[in-house]
Amino acid sequence: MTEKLEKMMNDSKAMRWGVLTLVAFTMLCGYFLTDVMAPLKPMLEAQLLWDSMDYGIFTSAYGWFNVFLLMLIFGGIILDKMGVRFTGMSACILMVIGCALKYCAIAGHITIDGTILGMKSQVVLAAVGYAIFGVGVEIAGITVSKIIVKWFKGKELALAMGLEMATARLGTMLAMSVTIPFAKLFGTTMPDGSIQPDIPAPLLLCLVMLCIGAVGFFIYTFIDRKFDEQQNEENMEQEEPFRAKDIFLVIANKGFWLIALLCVLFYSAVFPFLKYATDLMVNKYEVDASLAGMIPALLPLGTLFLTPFFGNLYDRKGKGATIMIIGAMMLIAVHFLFALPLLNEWWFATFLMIVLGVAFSLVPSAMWPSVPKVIPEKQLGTAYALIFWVQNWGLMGVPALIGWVLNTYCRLDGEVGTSAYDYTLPMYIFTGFGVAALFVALLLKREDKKCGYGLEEPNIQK
Ligand SMILES: NCCCC[C@H](N)C(=O)NCC(=O)O
Repeated sequence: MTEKLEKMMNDSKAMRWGVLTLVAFTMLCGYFLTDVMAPLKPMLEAQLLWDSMDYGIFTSAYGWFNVFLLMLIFGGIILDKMGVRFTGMSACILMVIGCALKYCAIAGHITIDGTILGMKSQVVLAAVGYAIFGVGVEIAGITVSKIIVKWFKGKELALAMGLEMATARLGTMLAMSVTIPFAKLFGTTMPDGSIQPDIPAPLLLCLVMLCIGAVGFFIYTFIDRKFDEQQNEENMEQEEPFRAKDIFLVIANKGFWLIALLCVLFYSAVFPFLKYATDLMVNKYEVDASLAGMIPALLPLGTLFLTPFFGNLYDRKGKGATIMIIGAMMLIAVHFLFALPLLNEWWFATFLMIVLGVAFSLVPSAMWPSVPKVIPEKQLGTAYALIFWVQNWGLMGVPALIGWVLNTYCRLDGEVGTSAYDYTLPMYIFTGFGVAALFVALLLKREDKKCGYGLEEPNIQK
């Protein structure tokens, strides 16, 4: 017994980091598809005759089912009731189905004549695929968070979460940097010698990767079963079963709401921004469309190293609430400088993107590992799901808002099918989200002092 207690599966470094590698790879594949359309925006307008509103609607579809059908909340409850194996595999299957539909719509393998509810049918079909995928990738996200808590609690929790996010962001980086070259590789050479990119090709690549990611998660389910058996054998304290009243306990917690609010405000200024960042580079900084994705790709690149770095710092030194405040301040500065009519040079945009990468490392590295300090473990699935649900309002609403603002107020030439926009107003909107996020981060620090969540304390128990 003593011998066994000393060596649980998660006591083995190789085992717990190996588990992390498997599940983080699944998330990498999910993040790749999430952002793969962003660098293609100018091509969608030129080849498929989409406009910014079409793109905004399509992008907002990510949150449709999560928000309106409460899929994320059901996902969280299913996660707490059925466990990580069933929920994670279901999420992987949803991601694959959603991606397949999106690919078929964009490639023209499935077509419906005319419009649906006044929208181009291709946009609607692709959007429905993206909405199904959105359910899958979000539920996969909460499942993976719970898996990390299961394996790393009392150990390098924030570092592990940071590394998982860093790996996932590698997917975003690939989406930004590889998409256009890949689409060109399979493109058509035009009579004037130029290459017309093949828009569906990167989506097909995502589909293949998602299938591989699902296999990775399938392998994890066997390891997870063994770990559960070992915990049962050891008579380790078992989690109490989930009860419906747990939802009320979570939403009655003020700390939970502050984290959820910070999450929606901060992420509304980052992920939706990324969807338009390539277009911003083309329109404001006059970067060539085929290279413009490289600058936003720097954002996830920076987070690769910095999220685990700040996570490790939080594990060892604490200061979680302060880290979130600094991140929100940097976010405001960057978006404000993007909005101002100064230094319209590619190098300045690159510099701002790198700083945004630092901000985007600081806040997530402290925010996600702070949730288990505010919410008990048995309610964690529900808590993460509720936070993601609140966040999805932003991930859904903000891209549509920005698409509408661009189409209505920012067109420079007044023509549909061309991409000439003034991004000043959208960038002020993103700055506004940053200001609100800072305000909430300050409230969170005050609440932490009052309630003693321990957000400023290290995670590693000595
Ligand atoms: N581009 C993927 C969006 C995933 C959103 C997810 N709800 C989330 O916030 N994950 C944590 C993160 O920082 O990526």
